[in-house]
Amino acid sequence: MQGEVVPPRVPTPRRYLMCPPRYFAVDYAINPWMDPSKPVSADVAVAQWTELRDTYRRLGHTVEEIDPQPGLPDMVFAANSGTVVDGRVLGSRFRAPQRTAEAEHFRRWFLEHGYRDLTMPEKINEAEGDFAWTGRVLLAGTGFRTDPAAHAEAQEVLGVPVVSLQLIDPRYYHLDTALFVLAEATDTATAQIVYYPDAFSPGSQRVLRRMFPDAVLATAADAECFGLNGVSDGRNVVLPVEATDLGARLAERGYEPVYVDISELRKAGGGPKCCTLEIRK
Ligand SMILES: CN(C)C(=N)NCCC[C@H](N)C(=O)O
Repeated sequence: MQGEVVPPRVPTPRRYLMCPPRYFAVDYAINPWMDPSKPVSADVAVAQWTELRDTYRRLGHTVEEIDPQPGLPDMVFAANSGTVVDGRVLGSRFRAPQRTAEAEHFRRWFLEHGYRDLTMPEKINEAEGDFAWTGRVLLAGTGFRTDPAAHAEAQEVLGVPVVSLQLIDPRYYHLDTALFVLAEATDTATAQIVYYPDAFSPGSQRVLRRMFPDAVLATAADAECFGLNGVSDGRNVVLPVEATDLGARLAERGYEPVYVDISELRKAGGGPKCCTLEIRK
């Protein structure tokens, strides 16, 4: 970016739904980051999660909370429980039986909060874990969790164009471990994204290059510390504290990195974005 004019980045206020990790544990392993033989602390997880929530509030965003449920240790990863675009909600259906019951708690939360346009999916769909809204199209990951048929279902239910992307590395089992949107735009060409190319099949890499020629390309080191699990409001980019290299490169492009320690939640395979379901209206 040297010598180039960096455009001013404009934050927009967001509304997030989060779930405190009061019952956090790693009792089972459904992704390569989880090791039930290693100790985890729900207290540390709650402290880190609280810092994340308060960071969003400090940045001027609204955070709603859903009550956690005993026996659902992964419920903290709220992003896997719904996709909301223009007030229309597509619920989730989990691949792992250990997480199945989470979907109903979130369905009820949406109904109790006035979201009448709500559809529960027939196909396996781990929501914003595999869906990323660019402002015009929904980028949709598959390969490990979300069924490819869920992409067509999301297009039909949400009424937005869906672009399928194939994930190929089991460590990056959800799209939100390999890509996030820095700045949305109603025109695809001007939306800004960052992604880790090696997490995608060759064909999907070509799709991403074609759609987002100015994307920030992340390195293996950025991906390994869950740097691609960031949350951007168009200017402020919340990242894991280890992702300083990526943060520095985003700063060169006019973004403001905001670091949080999410190390305890990473033991279950999650980062800032996984804890954060965005409610778009
Ligand atoms: C960033 N990612 C991957 C998420 N969107 N969610 C984290 C889910 C973690 C949970 N143990 C699981 O394996 O489902």
